Amino acid sequence: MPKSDNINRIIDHKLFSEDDIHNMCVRLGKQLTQDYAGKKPLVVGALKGAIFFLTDLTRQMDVDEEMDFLDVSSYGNSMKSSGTVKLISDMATDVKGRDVLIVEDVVDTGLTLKFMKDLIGGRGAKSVKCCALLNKEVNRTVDVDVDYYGSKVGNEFVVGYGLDFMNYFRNIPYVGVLKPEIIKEFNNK
Ligand SMILES: O=P(O)(O)OC[C@H]1O[C@H](OP(=O)(O)OP(=O)(O)O)[C@H](O)[C@@H]1O
Ligand code: HPA
Ligand SMILES: [Mg+2]
Repeated sequence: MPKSDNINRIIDHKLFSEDDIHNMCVRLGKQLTQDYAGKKPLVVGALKGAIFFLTDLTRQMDVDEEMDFLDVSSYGNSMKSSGTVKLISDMATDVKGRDVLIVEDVVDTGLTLKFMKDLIGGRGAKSVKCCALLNKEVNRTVDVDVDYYGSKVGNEFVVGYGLDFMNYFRNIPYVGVLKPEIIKEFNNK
């Protein structure tokens, strides 16, 4: 865990504490346990942002699940979506006939989720749903359902708990907003 004086240098304010996140995982885990009862879902984590949420969420799900990962990227080192989603690395599992649950850290414009839902749906999955920690609905540019989410979030760039800025700060244990001077500092490097 990063030292708190280092986090204080970086984070302007906390949006969701470790307890808030834990409570979201418990609530969502219960709901998913009910909704996937008797099924053997394939949980697909969207690398890299979803790693922490996926590990906490799945441990709250009492279902026989399988796990795989898609590495997709559309932001690179920017705070704005490039508008195109790149498939960096595909998953190995055959999704044909499977109930697939995509796990995401945040759905923002919706482009990444739509890309993954279309890809998996096009390969013949029986169902494709998404559970995201955060739903930045106000910024949506495409029509895509976020079937389950921990919380809505406003139009601000968030970091921590898997969410990055220029690939940094994923290991901050909670979700917060960066100080503007840190953004400037990193952009000038
Ligand atoms: O709804 P959207 O506007 O598409 O944005 C959401 C996506 O963007 C981020 O991923 P990013 O491309 O930064 O890759 P990463 O997960 O490896 O950080 C985030 O983790 C989501 O996957
Ligand atoms: O707010 C965000 N933070 C980090 N990564 C993101 N990708 C889309 N939106 C965000
Ligand atoms: Mg991502």
